[in-house]
Parts: sequence; C-alpha cells; structure tokens
Amino acid sequence: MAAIPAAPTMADLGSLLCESSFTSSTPTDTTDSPDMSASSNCASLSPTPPTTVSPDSMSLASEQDIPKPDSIPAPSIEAVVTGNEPKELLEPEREPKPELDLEPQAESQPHEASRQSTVGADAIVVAEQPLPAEPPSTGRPRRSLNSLPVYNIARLAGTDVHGRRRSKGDTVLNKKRRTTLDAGLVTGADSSPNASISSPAKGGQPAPEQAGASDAKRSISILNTPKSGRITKKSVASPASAHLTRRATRLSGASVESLATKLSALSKRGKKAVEKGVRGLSRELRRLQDTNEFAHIDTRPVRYTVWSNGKYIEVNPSQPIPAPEPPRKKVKVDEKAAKEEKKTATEKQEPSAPVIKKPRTKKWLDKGLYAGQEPPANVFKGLTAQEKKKLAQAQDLIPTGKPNRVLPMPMYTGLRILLTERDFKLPFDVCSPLPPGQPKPAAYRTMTKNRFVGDAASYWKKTPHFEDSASKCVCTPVDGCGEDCQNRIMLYECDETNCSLGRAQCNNRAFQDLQERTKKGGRYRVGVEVFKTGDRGYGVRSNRCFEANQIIMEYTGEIITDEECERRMNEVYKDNECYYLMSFDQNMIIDATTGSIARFVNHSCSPNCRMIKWIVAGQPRMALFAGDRPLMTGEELTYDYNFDPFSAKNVQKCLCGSPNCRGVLGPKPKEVKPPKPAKEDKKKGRKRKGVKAVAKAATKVSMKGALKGSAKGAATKVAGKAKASAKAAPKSPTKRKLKDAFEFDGDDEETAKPVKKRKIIAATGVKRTLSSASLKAKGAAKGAAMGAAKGAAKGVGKIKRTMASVSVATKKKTLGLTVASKVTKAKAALKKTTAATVRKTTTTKKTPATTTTKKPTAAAPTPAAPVASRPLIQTKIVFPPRSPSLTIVAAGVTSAPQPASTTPTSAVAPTGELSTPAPSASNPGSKTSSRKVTPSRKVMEARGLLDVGASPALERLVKTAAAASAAENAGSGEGGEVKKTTPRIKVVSKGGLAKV
Ligand SMILES: C[S@@+](CC[C@H](N)C(=O)[O-])C[C@H]1O[C@@H](n2cnc3c(N)ncnc32)[C@H](O)[C@@H]1O
Repeated sequence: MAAIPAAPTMADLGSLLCESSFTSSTPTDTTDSPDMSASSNCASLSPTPPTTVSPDSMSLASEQDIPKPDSIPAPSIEAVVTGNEPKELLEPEREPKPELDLEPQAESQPHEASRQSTVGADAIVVAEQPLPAEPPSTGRPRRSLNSLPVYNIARLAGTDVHGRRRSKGDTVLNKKRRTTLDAGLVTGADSSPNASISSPAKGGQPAPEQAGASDAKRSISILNTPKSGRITKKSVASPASAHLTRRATRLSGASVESLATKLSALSKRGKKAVEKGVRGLSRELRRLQDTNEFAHIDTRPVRYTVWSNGKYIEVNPSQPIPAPEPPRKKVKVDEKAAKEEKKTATEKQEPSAPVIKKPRTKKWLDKGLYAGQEPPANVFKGLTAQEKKKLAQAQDLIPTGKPNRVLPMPMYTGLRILLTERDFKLPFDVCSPLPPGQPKPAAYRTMTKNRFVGDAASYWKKTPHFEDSASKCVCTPVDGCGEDCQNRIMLYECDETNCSLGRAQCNNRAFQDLQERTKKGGRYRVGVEVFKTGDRGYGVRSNRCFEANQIIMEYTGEIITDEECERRMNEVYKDNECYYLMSFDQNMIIDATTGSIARFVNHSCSPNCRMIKWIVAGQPRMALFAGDRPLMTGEELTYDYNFDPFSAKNVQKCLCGSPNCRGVLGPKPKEVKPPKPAKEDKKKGRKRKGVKAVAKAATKVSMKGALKGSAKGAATKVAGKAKASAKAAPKSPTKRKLKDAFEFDGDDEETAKPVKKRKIIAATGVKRTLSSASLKAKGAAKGAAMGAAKGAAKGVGKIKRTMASVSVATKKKTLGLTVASKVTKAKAALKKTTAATVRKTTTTKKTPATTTTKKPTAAAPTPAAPVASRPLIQTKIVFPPRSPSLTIVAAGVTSAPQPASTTPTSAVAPTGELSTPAPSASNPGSKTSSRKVTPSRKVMEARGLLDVGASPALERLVKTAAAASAAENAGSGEGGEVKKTTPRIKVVSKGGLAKV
C-alpha cells in the first residue's frame, strides 16, 4: 500500500516530536532489560513515515488485514501530541490507562529543551490497557484517518499552557511533568520482556501487531528511559535496535531540524493546519516561544511515577522531594559525656534567675606609655656625680614635683639623655635580631670565662698586674671614677678592693656591667649575634644599639703560653683555615678556638670597635668595646686586628671595604710617614700665636740645644731608632722582606739586627730634620739657656713630633700606645702610636716623655706609663721561633681607654684609629707614691712640659707620663730624673723586667 504523504501523519508528528523534544521517561531500564529497550518505540520514530497517522500497529494492521481506520475503536498504542488540543483536532478522547508521560528532562538535557521549545510540545505515548484483541472497525474510510487530529497545534505552538484543559483543572500536564520511571522499581517489570507496556502483546496479538506493539514499546522504552541518551552497549550491539540507537543519539544530542523544515515535509493541509495554529499566535507569544515557560520546560526536579509489578503508582506531587542526605560520619560518642551533656542541657533549660548584664566600662590608659613607672622621688638618685652637677646647674630639668602624665620621657633614661646632651634616637632600645634560619658556624665549644692552661697561670701570677690591680684609686664621689680614675687609666677595673666608691658612683666597672646585662640572657641583653658575611666567613653584628665606648662582649678562651700556642699551631691547628689566637700579655695568648663568639669578629681598617685588655679582679680579661661613636642596630662589629701574618705566605687580602683599607690583614705599612707630618706640624706651629707659639719656638730651640747638648745621645737614641725604621719602611719596601716592610722586627736576634742598622740611618735623618727645623726657628735661641737635660728632653719631644712620633692627646687626657702584637717590637709600637697621635699634634702640649733625661728608651715617648709599657714588655720577650705558617690575630688590645659610659671620650683619630689612653695622676693610694719624684707643676711649666694655666687633670696626666718615662729609665738602669712611679708600672729594658 502506497503511502500518502499528503497530510502530516500522526507518525510524522510523532516522529518530529520524538526526535526533537522528548527525552525518555520509560518505566523500564533499557540497560537492564534488553527486551524492553527494544520493545517500545514511538511508531512514528520509524525512519519511513507511516502511511497513516495511526500508530504503527494500526498501520501495520491496516496494511495486513486492512481494517478500516474508522472501525478501529482505539489504537493499541496511541501517540498523542498532548496538550489542549482543539476538540476538532483530537480523537474522541479515550482515557488512557495507564498514561505514560514522556516528560522532557530539561534538567539533564538542556539542548533537548531547546529543541522542545522549537517544537513546543510534550508528547505522551499512552499505552491503553487493555488493548483490544482486534481493533474494531469503525467503518470510516481509511483516508479519513489521515485527517485525524492526532497532533496538537497549540501544543506545537506552545500555547497549550493557556489551554482549556488546564483551566479546567486538568492535571494531566502536571502528572506528565512529574512522571518518570524509577528504574529500580521497574526492575521487576524489566525482568519480564512483556512487562508493563508490553502487556498489549499478552493478549495474543497476531505477530505483526505484536511486532508493532513491541516496536512501539521499544520506542517508548527508548524515549522514556532516563538513560535513553546513554545507550548501553547491549542495545548498541543489537542490530535490531540499531536505528533506535541512532534515534536515541539524535535525541540526546544531535541537532534538530527546525519546525519549519518539519512542516515543509507535511502535506499541504497539514501545513495549513499547523501554520494556522502558529499564525494564530500573538506576536508576543511567538516571541516567547523560546522561553522555558512557553516551551513547558519544567526545571523542577522530576518526580517519579512508578510502575511496580505492573501497577502504576502515582507519587504525590505535593510531597516534597527529600534532599539526599549527606553520608553520616561515624562519631564515637562517649556515652558518659553524652549523658552529661544531656544533663547540662536539661539543667540549662530549667528556668533560672534572670541574669542582669552589667554594662562594661572601658579601661583607659591614663598614664601614657610608661604607665606604672612613677618618676623617682629623688631625681638625683642613680646619677653620676657629674650628672648631678649638671642637673644642679640645669634647674629646668629638675622636676617640679607635678608628675607629667601626658607623655613622660622614659623614666630613667630621659634625664640622662638630656644631661649628656645626646641626641635622642628612636628607636633607641629596639632589638632587631636576624630572622631564624640563618647559617650557623660549625659547632664549637664555648667558654664564657677564661681558663688558664698549663704554665699560663703561673706566668700570669708573676706579672705585676696580678698584684697591682688591688691598688686603690683615689677618686672622689664627685668624679665618680671618670676619665681621671687611675684604675681606668691603667686599665684596671674598679671593684670593692680597689675602689672606695660604691657601685652607683663608679663608672669604671664595664665588665661588671656586662655581666649584669647578660646574666639574664635574651637577645637584647646579649646584643650581638653571629652572621654569615659575603666574603669573610662569619662575622658578628649588633642586634641593638650600643653607646660609644660601651662594653659589648668579652673575648674569652683558653689562656695559653706562647709555647703551647706554638705546639697547637703545629699540631692541632695545622690544617685550620682560621685561627682564633689573640696576643694577650707577655707570653700569653688567648686561644678562643674554645671560647666566646667574639672570636668571629672580623677585622676592619676602619673599625667601629676596639678590643681592649683589662685587668679585672687581678685577672686578665679582654673585651670588645664600641668605638667612639654609638653603634646602630645591624652594624657589623669590627676591630683592627693589627694582624701579624708572620710570613708572606700568610698574608691575607683584606676585604673590609673601608676607604682607607690597607689591602692586607696586617699592620699598616705606611704607618709612619716621617717628614710630612712634621712639616705640617711646623706649619701649624708657626701659625700659632701667643703662648703656644712661644712654646713652640722654645721647643725648637731646645731641640737644637738638645742635639748639641751632652744628653743628645740618650734622647736621640730612641727617636733615632724609630725614625730609622720609619724612614726605612717607605724607602725600599719592595727590596725588603715583608716582615721588614711591615716593620716586624721579630722576636729573635736575627730580626733585631736590622733594627740597629736602621736606627743609625734614622738618627742621621733626624739630625737633618732637626737641624733644618732649628735653622728655621730664628730667634728661638733663648731656649738654649735651658740646661742640657732640659734641652735633651725638649729635643726628644721635638724629634718625636718631627718624625711623627709619640705625642699625647692631652686635650682628651688620653695617651698610650696603640696596638702592639706580641711579635711587634718596641719600635713598631712606637711608630704606631705616633701615627695615631700625630694627627693630634695641634692639640699637643708637651710630651711627658721629655722628662727622661739621659737615655730614653723606646718607652720614653709613650708617656702613659702602664699602658705604654705593655707593648714594650712584649717586645722584649724573646719568643721561641714560630712556625712560618703561624698566624696569630694580634689585636690592639692594650691601648684604648675605657671611658665612662655616660661620658664617652672622643679622642679618636679621623681615620677611626684608636686613641691613646690618658694617664692619670699618680696614685696616692699606691704603695709607692710617685708624688715625691714627679716634677712639680712649676718645673714642668718651666720646662715647657705643661702649658701655663693647664688644668689639674692635664697636670696629673703629664706627671704620670713623666713618671713613666722616668721609670723606664730607671728600669733600664740608666737612671733618670724620676726614679719611681706607681708600682703598677713595669717596664722592660734590654730584656729584663724591672719593677719601678
Ligand atoms: C678570628 S677569624 C674571624 C672570623 C672568621 N671570619 C670566621 O668565619 O671564623 C679571622 C679570620 O677571618 C678572616 N677575616 C677577618 N676579617 C677579614 C677581612 N677584613 N678581610 C678578609 N678576611 C678577614 C680571615 O680569614 C681571618 O684569618
């Protein structure tokens, strides 16, 4: 029978709709039931459009037994384009039982929703039950079947929303919407190939019908199953369901032909009918065609309608869908705890007395930043004598008694800052350590206190310092062991045994301060930390601020003898790259290989710290002190090693980076520049007027006289020696060995020889210099009237100045020698001193060294008796020969003074070199007073040693220096004007120790 494609057939529309808009909602699971998967289908899904609008079964029936469509009472399976079809378009309504709503699953397949919107309708495939065994013939001509209104234009156009059935309360739509098939529940039905909608086949339908029904079932199954889009392998594999599979694929994701395309395939009449319906839509509605609402896309979750064991179970739509419960965590509940909780909960529930909440009152800080720190009742308490003096003068600073509650100054430091007129720095007390995780040096044994090893202890006990440190200073509470404290000058720390002042008044207790500061520990109190430098291994930095001259940390280690040092160098440390050996005292060395972190302090040619040796309670101790300027947080701490490399191969390149870097770790080769400073000095001297100028001139004359006089030999010996070496150094440094270039005379006799030679040369030079100088000093011959001794003394003074030799920074009352290493000879020490002090010649008065009469030794130009004598002592010691590889860090440990913490000295050379300590007055408390033997003020003034009107402090200074020089001479056995001075002074002369 030929197909009549004139009118849109039911199958066409069904096909169209099935293809375009439906997702399956079959009660069966195609995967579970292969039969079912292939058992239902929309008849119209057949690729070939059926010839009739009736379902396939019908068409098949009509094809086979040619039943008249009219005679068909009801199709066994009817594809209905649901909606509110106009009655004239609809078949006489048959109540489908059950009804399978093929609800589009907009949620899961949005693209289908869009297709649906295009088509604008849902479709319901109704499986009518029971199906008649034989469709009764309606008697209607078959043609009339073509015009059966089996499609719903309104539905297609999407206007069925507003249709009658809905307005009449028809809930079909709702049912449809909420109908889906629960695969799980249908499983039972799935097991039966004829279950559910396959029931029509049960009726023993003829094979074709059965096949058609089965086909329809398959179609439905495919359409309705929620997994229709996911065709299982089984279904795909089945050739019978191949086309279904394709359909399903198209349904699930293939592009859909537009409505117009579909319509074009319709017959004329069908087209007209459809177009009529579409045209009938208002423009607004047409615009809304694509909306979900228009397209009846329900985005609500799909409820399920189930078929269970052949029964249709309708789910109550009003029943809310229970939200899927999250998997419960298994919590171990302690029963007891649970019971208690219950109890407390019930107790809480019991009505209790209403709690009245008190309004909170804010607590205000009413005393400023330093709340709780009341100002001291007595503002003078805790101040030094000098500070008290100042405060008494500065009435403004004395509190009125009315406490300042606004923003008080730091209670115990503010006044000090004001009194010392120091700039207030913010933040002054802030500790800023390095963050954690810094590289750390290899583990080493630390030692917080020095320990004598071997013979070192007995060596020490033999030294004069051991006894002398007990000598009391004569400071008064007014001075408070300031700069003039004899202990301070001698570098002996005050304590109860050698200082009559109490702790509060004495400012010469640096090591005690250090101990108090650090005993509680903590980074701020310690104030320093090791850090890794870029190119010099480890170093030490400050993590807080330090005042100028403040003690920072102690250099501790094992105190060993020179012999032991050598042994260690040769045996223990022979492979070491770094040595932590510090020349300490005569025949004593501190080995900090086991020691404090001070050993990591690096060298700088412009240091910001000093390493100074002190005698504390009769024990030698060494500590790092801040230089003459305060140290800021984060600065690397350095001091001048005055490094003794001992041989050329041990010379290390200096990487300190300072502008005046000497280039190598070692003493400064150009330390002494003989003529230039002298010329400058002379020029400066000529410019002076008044008393100073006269004194200058007198000095020149006296020098001349001294040179001519009988005492000239003695006076010029030392000066000449120094001059010689100074001259020799720059002359031909390349021709000489490094040692010589560095002015290391060595400890043995071999090295002593060249010194003598140089001395001779130098003496000539000095003569020349002096003679030329004296010639220029016209009219200064009055000085010749002075005695030979005086002349000699003055001559020495002049020589010293001319050759940039020793002078005293009298203005600051500090004097002494700079560093001298254990191997540095007296001459080297002398030159060093002169180099430091020559820059201060403008303020130089008279050198106390001039008190020496006949034969000033190398110590003569260094007036600070105890301090100056130390390097001399060292130089005279004959050290055993060292291994050439021996490298010792020889630090300048003996020269710098330790000024009062509140009154920092400023006697520092512009280059940052250490200043020389000032000698103090003779110690009246000492066993052997030097008062009797020191020249009187008048004598010194007459000799030009002291300016007229000089301060008593300066007078004391010069006296001490003079005494030291005299002692030097006395020790040398050559006699002198001053025979004895303070018993602490021990000088060495020609290899012998002598107590003066
Ligand atoms: C006492 S140690 C100082 C701590 C050492 N940086 C360390 O890491 O252990 C002395 C050695 O440090 C090095 N050093 C110190 N200061 C230096 C500088 N300015 N330039 C080059 N090397 C320096 C030298 O190797 C020297 O022998």
